Amino acid sequence: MAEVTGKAIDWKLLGRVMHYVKPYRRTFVISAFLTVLLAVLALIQPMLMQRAVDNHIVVNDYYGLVFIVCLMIAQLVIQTIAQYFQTFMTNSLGESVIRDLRIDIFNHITALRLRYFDKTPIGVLITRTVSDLETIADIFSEGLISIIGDMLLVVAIIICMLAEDWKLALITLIPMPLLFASTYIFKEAIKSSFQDVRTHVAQLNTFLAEHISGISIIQYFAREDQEMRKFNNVNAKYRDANIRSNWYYSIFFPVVEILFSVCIGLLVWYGCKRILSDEQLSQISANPKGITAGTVLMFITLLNLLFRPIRQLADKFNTLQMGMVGADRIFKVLDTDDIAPNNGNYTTPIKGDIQFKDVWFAYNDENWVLKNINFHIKPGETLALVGATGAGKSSTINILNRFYEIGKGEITVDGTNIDDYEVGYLRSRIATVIQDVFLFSDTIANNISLNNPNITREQIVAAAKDVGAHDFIMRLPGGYDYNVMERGATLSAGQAQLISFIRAMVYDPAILVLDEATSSVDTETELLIQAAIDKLMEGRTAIVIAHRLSTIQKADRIIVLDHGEIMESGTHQELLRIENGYYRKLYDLQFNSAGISR
Ligand SMILES: Nc1ncnc2c1ncn2[C@@H]1O[C@H](COP(=O)(O)OP(=O)(O)OP(=O)(O)O)[C@@H](O)[C@H]1O
Repeated sequence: MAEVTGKAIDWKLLGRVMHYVKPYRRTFVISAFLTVLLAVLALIQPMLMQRAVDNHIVVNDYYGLVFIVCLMIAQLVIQTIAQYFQTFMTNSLGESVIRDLRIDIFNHITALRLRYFDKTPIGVLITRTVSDLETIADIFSEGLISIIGDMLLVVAIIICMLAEDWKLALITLIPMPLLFASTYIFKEAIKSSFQDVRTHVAQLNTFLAEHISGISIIQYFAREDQEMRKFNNVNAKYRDANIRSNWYYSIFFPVVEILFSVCIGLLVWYGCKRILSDEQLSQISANPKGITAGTVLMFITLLNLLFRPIRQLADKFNTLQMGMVGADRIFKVLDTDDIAPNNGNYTTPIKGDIQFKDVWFAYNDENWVLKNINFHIKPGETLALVGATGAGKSSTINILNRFYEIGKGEITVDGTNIDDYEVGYLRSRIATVIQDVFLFSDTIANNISLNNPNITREQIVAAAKDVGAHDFIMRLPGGYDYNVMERGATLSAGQAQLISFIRAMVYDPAILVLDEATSSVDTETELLIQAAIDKLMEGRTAIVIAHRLSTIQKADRIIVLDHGEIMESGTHQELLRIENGYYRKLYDLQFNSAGISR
């Protein structure tokens, strides 16, 4: 997790963020200009006030006063318009930058290898792409540009005060070092509490993402109360982190108010004292220059103007710093180079000859999950993988798809090492149907084509007819335009399976990889699924993680895996003949008890 660095601004990181500003250079420059303009405009009001009092009110010059009031109104109008454009532009700049960053991060996440997701909770990635990105938008809307504007304003006010009357300015500003010190202490204190808040947001997101995805498990096992208690705990930590940061605010703001009052007190005391003594002096020496009521009024307005940004400066620095933390986290994801290497460029038509030569594979280090795997399937043949849970069946299909790299050996398709194929092309020729069908909250048609514009509605319907699912789809309200809602919750498991078969069919792959579902469905759907599987496998090389006896019996070859090793290999009849063989035992356990004849 990214740490808040000691530095107020990490320039290198800021440079990377600014890289995203490049396309919006004009907006940035105009925003910066408007910020400076606003600082200058803010100074005009107190000056006009001074002129109004000293030059017109005191001498009863009504028309002069009206003129100043008109100037004040004009200044206010210009300031309001400038403020509108500045707010609008800085916000839209921030939003445009994070939109681009979000595109980059989504693009990058979708290219990452599956093993990255094995280690990274989904909630963390959601936090990166949503709330961490928002903090970057704040760099522009509330951070960088407005800090520059505020600082400019503070410096300009102090210069203005000193130029008007340096003695009055110095006395009025006596509490300033104290103010800067307390601002610094506040900024430091709130920095760590902000980081806590971000950490707990990520935890809350992770918890919610997992629990909403797994809601059915919670309800099946009636774990609502226990999970609620866990949620309360995560929620309370988030609340505590927020309360801690609010607590610092509740101390800081009264301190600033006290210091402001002290400044005003000093100003009134010393200013009025000087007005009186300057009046006496001017009576003696006819000295026209001295402190006037207008000067004191101007100083009061300037002090108000000075304290407003200072009150917010610590906050804005933190906003900037949190934006930096967000940027750091996001760039860490963007810098993750756990992307499947795509060195190969072969896109030659694939017939479907698959060979595993002495293949060894481990997810981590040398904890071999597959050991010395050898097999050869000719185009059009079907290989059934059987074995106990954890034997390595899914891993075999994962490495064929190049989701993970093998440790030793070689996998070839049509005699060419799979690494030499362009990875997207290779995967487009291998249709993989997994047990847990994932459906997006979209129409049936889009779930089948996966929004591939090259797949026409006619092709979708033809594929659906092929696998025998057309009738059931047509019975749904809206047919192919029926919205399946999130994760296909509105379809039965069998129907979702059929959709996934059409998805595979429509891509017309050379190789079919199928993890047969174990969930039982009604007899009618079961028959539909069996027919669909037969249709899918027709004329294609197929590797099936087989659970159905019918599929196993039809396979040209069965490989029995155990603890990542091939224990037996042959046809159904050949394997059954091996006395005390693994397959024989598996068969007796899984199928024969149901009284099915060999
Ligand atoms: N992403 C992963 N990271 C680390 N280890 C994994 C991962 N996926 C699977 N494994 C491990 O690899 C081994 C083989 O798992 P695999 O999923 O290939 O088995 P399987 O035969 O398909 O089992 P099942 O029939 O239960 O799906 C298991 O010991 C499992 O714990």
